[in-house]
Amino acid sequence: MNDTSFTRSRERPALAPGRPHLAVCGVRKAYDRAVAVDAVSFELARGEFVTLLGDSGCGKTTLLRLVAGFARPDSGTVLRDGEDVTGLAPARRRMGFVFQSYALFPTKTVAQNIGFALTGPRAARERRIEELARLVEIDPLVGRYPHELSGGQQQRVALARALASDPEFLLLDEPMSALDARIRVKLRAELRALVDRLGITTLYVTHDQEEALALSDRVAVMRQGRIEQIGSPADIYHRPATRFVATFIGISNLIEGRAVAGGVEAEGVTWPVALPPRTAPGARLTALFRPEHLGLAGEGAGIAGILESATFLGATMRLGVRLASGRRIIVDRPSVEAGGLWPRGGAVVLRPDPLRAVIVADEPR
Ligand SMILES: Nc1ncnc2c1ncn2[C@@H]1O[C@H](COP(=O)(O)OP(=O)(O)OP(=O)(O)O)[C@@H](O)[C@H]1O
Repeated sequence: MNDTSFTRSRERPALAPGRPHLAVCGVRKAYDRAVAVDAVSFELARGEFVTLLGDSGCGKTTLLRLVAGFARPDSGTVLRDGEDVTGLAPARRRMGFVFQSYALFPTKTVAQNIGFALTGPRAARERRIEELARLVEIDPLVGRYPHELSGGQQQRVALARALASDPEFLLLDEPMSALDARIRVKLRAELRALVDRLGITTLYVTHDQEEALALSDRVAVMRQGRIEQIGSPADIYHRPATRFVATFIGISNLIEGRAVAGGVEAEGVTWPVALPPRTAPGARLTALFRPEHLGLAGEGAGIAGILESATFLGATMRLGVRLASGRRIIVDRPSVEAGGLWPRGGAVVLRPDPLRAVIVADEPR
C-alpha cells in the first residue's frame, strides 16, 4: 500500500514501559450449549501484532467480539492501557474492525463507504477519504460501487473504513478468507507493513496456520475456548508445548515411548532428544521431530528404514520412510541434496537431530 504521509490526529500519552496496551484478564463467555471462551488471559504490547489461531468453533470470533465490545463477558475484564473498558460501547474503545462478513454498503460508493463514520466539515472529510483511499491503494476506484470491485479491493475498502476513525487497535476476523491465495499473500504483507507504519496494535483471527506464522509477532493457538499456547511463530513451530499445538502447526512426527539415557525409546530404537529435568527413567514421553529435523543417509549409523515415497516440492523433497516396526516417518530434505535422487524401495537410515527435537506434553500444564 502507498507510503503516503499518514499522521495521527491525536497525541498518545507516554506510557510506562512494559504496561500492556491491551490486557484480557480471565475472560469467560458461555452460551446455552457451549462455553465459547473459557478463562482466557493474554496481553498485547503497543504496536504488537497477535493472531488468534484455531479450528472452527474454538472461540476465536467470540474472543474478538469480547475485546471489541460487541459481546459482554460473563466474567473477566478487558483493560486498555490499564483502564477497565469491559463495559464500554464498541464505538468508544478506539478500535477499528474488519470482518469477513462485514459487507460494504452496496448502495454507497467506495468514498461514501470509507467516510461513513467520519464527522466534521465536508472538505476535511473529503481530504481524509482521499488520504485513506491512497493508503490502501484504491484511490482510482473511489467512485465505484462495491459490486464493481474484486474481493481484494472490497477488503481494502473495509480496511480503509476501519482506519477512518484513527483507531489505536485494529481487530480483524478472517479478513482474507474470501480471497484467492495469491491476493491473500500480497494483501497480508501489505496489511502488516501498514499497521507497522501506523503503529496500530492488531488482533487478527484466522484458521490458516501459514497466515498466522507469516503475519504475527505472536500467535495464540486456541482449542475449545482456551489459549493452549501463545508465543512467537518460531516458538509455536519449533517448541510447541503440547501435542495439540504440534499437530495443529506444520507436519509432525510424534514419537511416543519411554525415557532412557539420551532420549526416548520407541519403535525398538532410541530417538535422541533432551529430556526435561528430573525425568524418571522409564517415564512415558512424546518427542516431536519435524520432518526437517531428520537427516537421511543411504547407509551407516542411524535408524534403519525403507524409503517408500519421494515427492518433489520444489525447495524440498518430502520423503516417506517406513521403519521395521511399520511406523511411517516423514522427512524433508533440501531437494538439491544427494542430487535429488532418492531411489524408492531402497534401504535408508534416519539421523535425528537431537538439538532440534523437543518433548511435548499431552495436555496443557
Ligand atoms: N451467539 C451464539 N449463540 C450460541 N452459541 C454461540 C454463539 N456464538 C458462538 N457460539 C458457540 O460458541 C463456540 C465458539 O464460536 P466462535 O464463533 O467463537 O468460534 P470460531 O473459532 O470463531 O469459529 P469459526 O472459525 O467457525 O468462526 C461455538 O461452539 C459456537 O457454536
